[in-house]
Amino acid sequence: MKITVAGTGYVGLVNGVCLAEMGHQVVCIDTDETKINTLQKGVSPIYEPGLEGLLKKNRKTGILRFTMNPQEAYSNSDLIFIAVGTPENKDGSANLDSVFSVSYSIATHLEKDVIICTRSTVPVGTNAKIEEIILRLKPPPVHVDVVSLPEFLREGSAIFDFFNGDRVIIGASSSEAAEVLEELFLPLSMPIVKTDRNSAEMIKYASNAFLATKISFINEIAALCEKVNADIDEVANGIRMDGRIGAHFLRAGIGYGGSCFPKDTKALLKLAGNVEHPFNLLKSVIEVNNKQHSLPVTKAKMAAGSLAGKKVALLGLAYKPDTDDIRESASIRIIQELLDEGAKVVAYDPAAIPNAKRYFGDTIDYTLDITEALTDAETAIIATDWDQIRHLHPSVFAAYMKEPIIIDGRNCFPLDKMSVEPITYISIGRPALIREYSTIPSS
Ligand SMILES: NC(=O)c1ccc[n+]([C@@H]2O[C@H](COP(=O)([O-])OP(=O)(O)OC[C@H]3O[C@@H](n4cnc5c(N)ncnc54)[C@H](O)[C@@H]3O)[C@@H](O)[C@H]2O)c1
Ligand SMILES: O=c1ccn([C@@H]2O[C@H](COP(=O)(O)OP(=O)(O)O[C@H]3O[C@H](CO)[C@@H](O)[C@H](O)[C@H]3O)[C@@H](O)[C@H]2O)c(=O)[nH]1
Repeated sequence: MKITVAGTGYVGLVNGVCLAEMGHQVVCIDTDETKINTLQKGVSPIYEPGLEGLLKKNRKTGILRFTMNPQEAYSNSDLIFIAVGTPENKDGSANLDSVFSVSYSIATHLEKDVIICTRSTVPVGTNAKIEEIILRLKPPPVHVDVVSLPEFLREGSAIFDFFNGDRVIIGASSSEAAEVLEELFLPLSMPIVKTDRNSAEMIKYASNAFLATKISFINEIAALCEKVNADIDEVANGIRMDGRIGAHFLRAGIGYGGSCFPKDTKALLKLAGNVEHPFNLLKSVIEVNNKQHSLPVTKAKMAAGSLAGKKVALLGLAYKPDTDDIRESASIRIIQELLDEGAKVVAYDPAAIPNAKRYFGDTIDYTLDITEALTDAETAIIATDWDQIRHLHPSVFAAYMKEPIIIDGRNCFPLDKMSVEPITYISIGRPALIREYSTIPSS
């Protein structure tokens, strides 16, 4: 099939590359000239494992192309995937400007019948609005179907998720359009659910909100564990064995970040407010997560006293491992709070430094070498569970730091291994290992 993907961000680029890998003729369009120039050279503008290899391979054969020209992209396709951003408005609602602007552009360039699939995460009713715009502006003989096709990939494992997802949700008002998409995804052998458009749109928000709820729930249990001297790792292990609860999303830590959970939970809350439903549970999930982002600096101050003038090593900038994405990363709040305390911050991250530099400029230092970050630091804060951090030998902290205080926001190390080291080690929801240092005033 001839497929156009509008938007070459984390979702659009992964979809474009993977659809080409499946053998479809794909053209990806974006309004960002720098991105398109980079992609036309076979270089991925984002860090995503496996992406650049598939991009290079499929671009070389000509099956995958990149353009800024809407005529080239929209006039002659069988399917158009909308994968533009839906960021957060100031009031928490989803900003649909890009979705609507791409819809206008599609409508005014159509020359043949087409199915338009919305991959972007959009509030219930948005696909109906897209359809309204397109039907109003399209040339009369052209037939258009608009389908909700929510995307469930995770950054860091996006290629794997595209080919091995848990399900494909097809929200269509036409059974013919649904069948075309069912056929498209058939080779991937995933369960396919055909439903109405509103339900498909809600499935996406409900999935993200449910996962966010699990995280905030386990983080609240972790806070209780700290107060009653229990260990959240033991507790999570015990509860995840109950198949009704499920094994995943029970890792306590400094909260969820990224370009999805924070904005999608707020957009769902806003949607609930619009229909006068007070979604108090979701409101609490968001509040708990906000509190989690501030835990590392609160804990660091409790252990170290003042942080003013002290070197703090921040290990991890990305909101999760295997991505360069720092959108809504807990590390953003941590850095802001550390700077407010007058600390000197040296941040390590294997992929996200370029994005962090755009955000923080030279207000902090950056390094690709963990030991350089740790050298002579008084405090280390672990914000991302990159393998490079999790696989550090526990002795590395005492070897490089001054009177080490480690605040582990992702519970990367087993307590028994850290307890034999000459360090203070404070994690989330587990007993703190405190070592008395002569220079730190007791509070
Ligand atoms: N990032 C994820 O892991 C993920 C997963 C599932 C769903 N989603 C959803 O998918 C959507 C896209 O997310 P993302 O992270 O890929 O966003 P992104 O910000 O990385 O990329 C969006 C791209 O769209 C381009 N764009 C904007 N207006 C355009 C237009 N009129 N025509 C063509 N291109 C245009 C931008 O230049 C940008 O490159 C969002 O709705 C998001 O909630 C994201
Ligand atoms: O037990 C857990 C699991 C995750 N997280 C945090 O939650 C955030 C999100 O993690 P994850 O879901 O793995 O990453 P995303 O790439 O943001 O993917 C989510 O958001 C996407 C965008 O909507 C969806 O497509 C995916 O299905 C959904 O998992 C990260 O900050 C993680 O550190 C925890 O704190 N504890």
